[in-house]
Amino acid sequence: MRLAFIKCHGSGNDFPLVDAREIALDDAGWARVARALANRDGPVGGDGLLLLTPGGDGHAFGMRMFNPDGSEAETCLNGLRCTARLGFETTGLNAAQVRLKTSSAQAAMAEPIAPGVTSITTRAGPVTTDPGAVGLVGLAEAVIDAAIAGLPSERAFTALAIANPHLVAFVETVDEAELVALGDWCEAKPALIPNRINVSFASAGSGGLFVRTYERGVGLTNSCGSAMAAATFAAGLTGRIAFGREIVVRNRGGLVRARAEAPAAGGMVSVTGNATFLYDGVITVDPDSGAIDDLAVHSRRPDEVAAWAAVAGGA
Ligand SMILES: N[C@@H](CCC[C@H](N)C(=O)O)C(=O)O
Repeated sequence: MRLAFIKCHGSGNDFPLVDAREIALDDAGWARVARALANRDGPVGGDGLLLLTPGGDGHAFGMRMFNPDGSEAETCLNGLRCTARLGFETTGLNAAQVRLKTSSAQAAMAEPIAPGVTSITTRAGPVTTDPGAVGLVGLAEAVIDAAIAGLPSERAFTALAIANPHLVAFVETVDEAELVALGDWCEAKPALIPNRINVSFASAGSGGLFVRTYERGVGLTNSCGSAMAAATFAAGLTGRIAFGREIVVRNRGGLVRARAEAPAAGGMVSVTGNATFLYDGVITVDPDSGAIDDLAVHSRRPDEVAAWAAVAGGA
């Protein structure tokens, strides 16, 4: 099949994005397409594959997200901004309820976070610390700023889901080698976390947070939107940053603004950030084998790239 896509990024978390509303392909086929298109050694590359999907049941449209290993995630909040932008461009809306794999989220066009940067606010949740929802096996109690027996780390973690699962540890300094070792351990589907989990180290400062994430199904990425949302909520739960306060969350790819509501106020998290389109492409994909060929790139968007570079350079 000839597949049209947009190469996009949210905070440096980059993806091929496909308008899949009229494409009939089963889940195994999309998983093969994700592995092929997101392959960093291939002609496109990315931190996963985003699909704009049909809405229904009060949703204007939907989003599905496949990691580069072909697994499907419950959500992807950097990707949601990009998918919502395409949804808005194709429907003429500027705000919508978006159907996700296991939940739904709000998305709305926002004031640009910097000149020339198309920006979107998403509101997702409620966040839960239920160990079952997080996928921690054998734990009855929520893990909030506590060591986890059986995890090869003595750090204090907060375990939460939004709807995808996250472990967040607050650290003085982010040690990437330590993060990668722990992320790799989680990727091996240990009995404690058989569904695997996204792992983040976050440092809190006066202006907000810096978050570095080892993503499930990916590895280290420039940023992870759901991890930034989870870290903001965890900072509220642990008293590091007041619930209800909008903060800046920095990452390797740039920054977003985030605000977590207290559990009693609903437990939702709002994130405002960029939805940058880099170029449009068309590629031939064999969904049975995952073979790809004949990439044609058109409609490069140098103005958007430059506008984001000014933000990321100063982050
Ligand atoms: N990068 C995403 C999260 C993508 C899914 C994640 N790897 C998972 O498997 O849960 C984001 O911006 O939220």
